[in-house]
Amino acid sequence: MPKQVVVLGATGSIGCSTLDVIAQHPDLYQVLALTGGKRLDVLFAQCMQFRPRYAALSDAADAAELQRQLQQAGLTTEVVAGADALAELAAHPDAEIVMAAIVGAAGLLPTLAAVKAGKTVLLANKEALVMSGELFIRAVQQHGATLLPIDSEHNAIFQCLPAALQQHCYQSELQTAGIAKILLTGSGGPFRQTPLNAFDQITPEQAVAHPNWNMGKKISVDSATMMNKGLEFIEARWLFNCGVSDIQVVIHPQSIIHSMVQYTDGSVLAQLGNPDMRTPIAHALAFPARIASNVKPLNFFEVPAFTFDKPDPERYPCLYLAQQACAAGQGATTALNAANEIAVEAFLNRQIRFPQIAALNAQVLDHFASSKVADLEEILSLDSQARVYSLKLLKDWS
Ligand SMILES: NC(=O)C1=CN([C@@H]2O[C@H](COP(=O)(O)OP(=O)(O)OC[C@H]3O[C@@H](n4cnc5c(N)ncnc54)[C@H](OP(=O)(O)O)[C@@H]3O)[C@@H](O)[C@H]2O)C=CC1
Ligand SMILES: CC(=O)[C@@H](O)[C@H](O)COP(=O)(O)O
Ligand SMILES: [Mn+2]
Repeated sequence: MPKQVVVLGATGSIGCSTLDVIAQHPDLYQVLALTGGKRLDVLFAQCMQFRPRYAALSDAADAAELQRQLQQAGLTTEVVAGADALAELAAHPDAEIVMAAIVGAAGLLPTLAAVKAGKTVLLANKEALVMSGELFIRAVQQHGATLLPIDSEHNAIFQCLPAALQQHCYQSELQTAGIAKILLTGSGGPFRQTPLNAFDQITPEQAVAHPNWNMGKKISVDSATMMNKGLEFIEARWLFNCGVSDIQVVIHPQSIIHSMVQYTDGSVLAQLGNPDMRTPIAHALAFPARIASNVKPLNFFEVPAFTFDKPDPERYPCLYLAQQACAAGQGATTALNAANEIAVEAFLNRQIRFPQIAALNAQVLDHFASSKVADLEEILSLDSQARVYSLKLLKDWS
């Protein structure tokens, strides 16, 4: 029997790559539900191809329109709307695998719902862990969910862990498995060699043009500031149960090595491949088996020479803010994530300049660095407060 899959964020970059892999294996996977935010036309086309039992959009009027179009096309798909509907689909009794690929804080509640229903959760939505890491991992343990990383670096690290540790990496001691360090690679983004005095003139179009990966706008801007690596640093801290001194960020502009694990005997294990998210998606969908992904095989006679570098704090202040927040605790990472979402949106809307993303993040982190959060309610409340504070700062700046 094919496994029943719910794809949260189906209309986005990860969602589309997931459906591409699923389409290659109709004998193994069947789509139970597809969810989008605003892109009705994309979701309509996906429903026509995969014929899910359920579909969801953010807005009720959009959902009604999609329902009308699907009925007219002869489909019986039930279309629902809103955040609660997403959580219900994520926890649907027939769902076996949930791909969590909504961008940003909006992904937290549906992803947590899948965890609490004990599903196999394929986690792309890194912001969920940044906002709630401790609580999220506790819920995975309490509800017997299976958590598999989709983020290319974390999937690479996972693949480089001993098989025994892969079963419960978020609660094991890395040191007892002979692991000395996690080497988290990052491309350095499109502005790795741009003169610092030209940063004020960077446009949204330039910032979303990642040198190696084709991704959604928010994560592309995060890659340009290296906040993406900062968020991934926090993500790794929770997924692999390690401290800030156990993770080292290494700039690798070619994005062929997706991350590495350094062992105490001197060995370094790496996972390599062409930069295409269908590889980690196929890995996690089929784990522990392997399935084809249609990704172009790596040809070592054609790959560019590998290079490595240390990140420069002046060029990438956001990376260091995230590391600082990670050391400070859950309140700090929740607030930083909220500030960054507001800052990136303001930059994409041309309200602020590129260096002001880091400036806003720094001010908000400074304000909320010692905030404590004990439960989900407090996390959501702090997220809201940090957004209000960020918007106030933006208003003061304009
Ligand atoms: N793209 C990549 O290669 C990688 C992405 N990730 C992570 O995966 C996640 C998704 O990234 P990516 O696919 O690039 O992002 P996209 O912007 O391409 O897609 C985001 C998805 O989330 C949906 N969405 C946005 N806001 C809401 C909301 N409020 N309620 C419900 N759905 C919403 C969008 O719907 P719609 O478009 O219809 O509005 C879309 O389906 C992010 O957390 C990112 O960090 C991690 C590693 C690699
Ligand atoms: C594909 C993926 O996992 C992204 O998170 C990617 O890593 C972004 O590239 P950077 O390394 O430039 O942040
Ligand atoms: Mn990544």
